[in-house]
Amino acid sequence: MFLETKALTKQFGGLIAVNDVSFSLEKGKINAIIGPNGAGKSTFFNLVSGSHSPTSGQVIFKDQNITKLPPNKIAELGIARTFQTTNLFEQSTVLDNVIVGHRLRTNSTLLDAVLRTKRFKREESKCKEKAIEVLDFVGLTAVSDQLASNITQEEKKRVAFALALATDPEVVFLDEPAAGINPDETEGLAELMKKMVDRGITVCLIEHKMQMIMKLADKIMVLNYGEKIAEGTPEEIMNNQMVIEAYLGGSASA
Ligand SMILES: Nc1ncnc2c1ncn2[C@@H]1O[C@H](COP(=O)(O)OP(=O)(O)OP(=O)(O)O)[C@@H](O)[C@H]1O
Repeated sequence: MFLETKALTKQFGGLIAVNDVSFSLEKGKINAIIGPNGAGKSTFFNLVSGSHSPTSGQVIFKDQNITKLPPNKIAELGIARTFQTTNLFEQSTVLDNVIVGHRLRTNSTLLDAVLRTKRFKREESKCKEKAIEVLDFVGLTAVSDQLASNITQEEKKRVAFALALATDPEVVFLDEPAAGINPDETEGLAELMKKMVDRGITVCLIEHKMQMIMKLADKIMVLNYGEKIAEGTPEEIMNNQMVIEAYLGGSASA
């Protein structure tokens, strides 16, 4: 099994945000998590990426129990994530923002940096190479020397992808990657996700844009009040009565 959760549960006081969710990602595919507001989607991401530790249950990645690992260890194993909003260093260039992303993979210490040791210089140039490579991959070479404050919203979304890719992940969790951008730009990001999958990266995204998900995803999990109410192909999900009721409150059509 590639990445799976077993009976994952997160309680905040009296509220069960994620309730007994067992789910496995399809390796090398686009997986999606959908559900009404407050259904527990972001919390589920936070549990898998180590930002929150679960109340109970497990996260297993390639037969290793990663449930109690801190976020940096989880990232080192090859699990990357983006957030609903990406805070960039606005007064740094796009390239410098992404170089910082790759530092996670290097071994230099602060002393190496202060003394500018050979190891530091070697790793610094590796970080730069990686940043250039991922910016090319996400289509941002032309703006790599611009200040982050000067790029468009859609370009910022692509920087978020680049930051995740700079850590050489096997799987990326994307939290609402297409929020706040127009349909053409959304289409462009969908293409980018397909390109990631073509490179062998497994994708898992949270998204409210239903048309995009139904076209893009190979497998969908639906959460409602923290519980998994359905999983399957887009077609199975679209025809699932519980899903229709969760979204429409039982009425006939959207
Ligand atoms: N740190 C926290 N402390 C207390 N309650 C929280 C915390 N994080 C999330 N919750 C609650 O857990 C529930 C699930 O929230 P979550 O953000 O995971 O939902 P979501 O499906 O991602 O929602 P949205 O689509 O609106 O982003 C909500 O009721 C939310 O208020």
